[in-house]
Amino acid sequence: MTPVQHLNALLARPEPLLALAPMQDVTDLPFWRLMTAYGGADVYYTEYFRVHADSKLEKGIVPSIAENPTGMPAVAQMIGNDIPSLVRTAKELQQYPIAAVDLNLGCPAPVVYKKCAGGGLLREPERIDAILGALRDAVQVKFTVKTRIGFDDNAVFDRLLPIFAKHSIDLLTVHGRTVLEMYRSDVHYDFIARAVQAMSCPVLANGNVSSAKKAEQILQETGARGLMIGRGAIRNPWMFQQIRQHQHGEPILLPRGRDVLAYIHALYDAVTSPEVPETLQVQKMKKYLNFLGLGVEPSGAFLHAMRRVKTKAELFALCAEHLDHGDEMSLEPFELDLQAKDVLAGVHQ
Ligand SMILES: Cc1cc2nc3c(=O)[nH]c(=O)nc-3n(C[C@H](O)[C@H](O)[C@H](O)COP(=O)(O)O)c2cc1C
Repeated sequence: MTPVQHLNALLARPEPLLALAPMQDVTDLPFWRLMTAYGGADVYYTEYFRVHADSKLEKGIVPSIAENPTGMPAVAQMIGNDIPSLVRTAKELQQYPIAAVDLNLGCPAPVVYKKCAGGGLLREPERIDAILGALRDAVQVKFTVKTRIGFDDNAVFDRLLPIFAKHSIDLLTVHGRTVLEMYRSDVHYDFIARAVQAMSCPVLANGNVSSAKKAEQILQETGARGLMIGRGAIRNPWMFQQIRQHQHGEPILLPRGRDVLAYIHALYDAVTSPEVPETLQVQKMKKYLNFLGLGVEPSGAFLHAMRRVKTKAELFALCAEHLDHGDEMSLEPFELDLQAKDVLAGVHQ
């Protein structure tokens, strides 16, 4: 079975399709492998490949599509606006066993959108029209788009949907926020529902899928064919499995504090390498723990202390202090008092 056939088979089932979101510097091959061990997504999106006139496929991301260890279809995401370069890159990506090439129309990092790529393109629907037309011709595997609902104003969404439909994209993921809403506003699920109505292709709902219960609510509210999950999967790698259990009416697996502690150890082993200095290994773990910490305890004490640890020993002593217990983990993240620019809000370069 080819990756495209595999994705088609997954879409032919009655169950919602569960995708692991692309997250730069997070969802690399070792992270994919770890997610798979915890039950795993149905489909895995790469971090974005940056595309411009001189770009080459980024060496750090290629292993995800060359060696995809998940046993499930991989989707390779691109970000850029230069049509010849996007076409060239789409062809290069299709040398690998991927199910789809995806175009990013949502990245809110100013360094990206100021160059009119990612979310910046949502200010120029005509340019999106031209890009999609060229890519549709160049992509023989599935061609998919991941979009937000506008740049500063969601009124543009009604202009975007006919453009997506015109180019017969094979799947659309909608993160139900504008670019300027970044990561912390409410998610406009009603806009995702509008996309479901307007598009003949499957639509995945994205944004704040925080638990199996919330997943069910979002599916009902939007009518989406599936869900894309990002930060929630870092915090709770069991979530894909829990959603499947909930959908089947089975009891949900309830991890305990010690299971979360074991996950943090497994994450450390997966995403750090012994040849890298320990301070950098700890730095890297903090990136994940910023998200994971939202599920550890409600006062913010774990996050505060975590940001100050320097060594591996300090890090794991802190984790053990909070998690070496048999109580069930909270299924929803705690509401912590965060700054708009806090890294937990998902700010990335
Ligand atoms: C650290 C981080 C990196 C991200 N990198 C990407 C990316 O490379 N491509 C992309 O389309 N979205 C990226 N996103 C956005 C996510 O894919 C997703 O749309 C967003 O986090 C909302 O989903 P969630 O609430 O389930 O996290 C990133 C988000 C975060 C937090």
